[in-house]
Amino acid sequence: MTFDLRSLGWDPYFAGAYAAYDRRGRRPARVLRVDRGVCTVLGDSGAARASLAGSILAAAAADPVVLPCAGDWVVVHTWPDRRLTVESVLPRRTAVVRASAGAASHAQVLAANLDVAAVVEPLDPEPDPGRMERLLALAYSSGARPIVIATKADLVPRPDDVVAQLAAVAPGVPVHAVSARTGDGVAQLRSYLPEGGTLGLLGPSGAGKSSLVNALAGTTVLTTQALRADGRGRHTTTFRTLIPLPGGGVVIDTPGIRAVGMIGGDSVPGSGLGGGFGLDRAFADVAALAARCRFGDCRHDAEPDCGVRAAIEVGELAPRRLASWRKLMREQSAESRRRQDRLAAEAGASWAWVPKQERRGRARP
Ligand SMILES: Nc1nc2c(ncn2[C@@H]2O[C@H](COP(=O)(O)OP(=O)(O)OP(=O)(O)O)[C@@H](O)[C@H]2O)c(=O)[nH]1
Ligand SMILES: [Zn+2]
Repeated sequence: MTFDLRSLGWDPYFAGAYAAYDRRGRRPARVLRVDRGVCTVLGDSGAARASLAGSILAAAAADPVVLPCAGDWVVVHTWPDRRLTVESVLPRRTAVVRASAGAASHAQVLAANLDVAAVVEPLDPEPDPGRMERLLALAYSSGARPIVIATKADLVPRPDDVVAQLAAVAPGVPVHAVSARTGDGVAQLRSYLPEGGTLGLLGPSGAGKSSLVNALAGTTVLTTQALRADGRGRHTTTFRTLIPLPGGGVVIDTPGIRAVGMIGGDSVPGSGLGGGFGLDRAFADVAALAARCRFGDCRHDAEPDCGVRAAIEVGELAPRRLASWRKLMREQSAESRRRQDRLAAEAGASWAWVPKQERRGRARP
């Protein structure tokens, strides 16, 4: 089977980046999934498995963000014995990056090169606004266009009412109610999947992401599993997976996101996108009200003439919006501090390798 790379999202942006790597034995391909360091990639001659080149592994030791993930465009090297290695990851246009768990404060890429980042929230059991706000900030900071997909619409009597409530925690973001079971609303999502377009699904485990992918594909490409009554053993989609759809466009299903740490700094290096950018966009209502505050750096706490608190008093803004914004801001600043500490510690550690005589006269980084 041969694939037209353009139907997978290949375009002049990636072709331009690839030109620097274009040599004998090299081909571009898109990463479908990554399994314990082995990538399944799809190129113009079909799908294949490729291991990671030593240069990528070495770079990943310092910063795991450089590891390929689903959606990445990579340079694949075919060796004379026909083995394949992923040699380079082409610059990402967008990336969903979360702070990984643990004290080291490294970031982790969940999916790359999305055009649309969908926050997937089930209508049943009740949607969780706090989770949606967090995922929306993540979606915005990826650089992709955010939307909300409210799943399992068949399980609630008046999905439109709930959608209206969800719209309040997602200002300016389209909210679509869908049912994978009945197919309602699925056709409308196709407008986000033009030829070569990439739609990523971000949501908790059990939100119905795999079912939605199957509904979009019109066939069963992912296995879904009924939730166990005790709520355990529900992690079915273990690896982030990119699925090319028959009608053009690709979907990336990420595994159920249990904890998404906010990151500070840039999520797509050099892009200016990042945690702060995402929070400002996801809380555009708070940001707009903040323009009325007397102080530019108002924390909407005890400052006089605070536009945000005034809006809450007259019922213009729900108090929980300010509380959510505060919580995510705090988390993001804490992460930024941890990251700064880590970078400082790493700079100190690498300094130790520089011979003494060379250190003299060199400014510390
Ligand atoms: N009634 C109804 N049930 C649905 C719908 N979509 C999914 N489900 C059910 O919800 C459960 C979870 O669906 P999945 O598609 O596996 O959820 P997921 O988000 O992929 O979950 P992970 O793979 O754990 O990330 C399954 O029992 C599905 O049958 C829907 O539209 N209506
Ligand atoms: Zn204020």
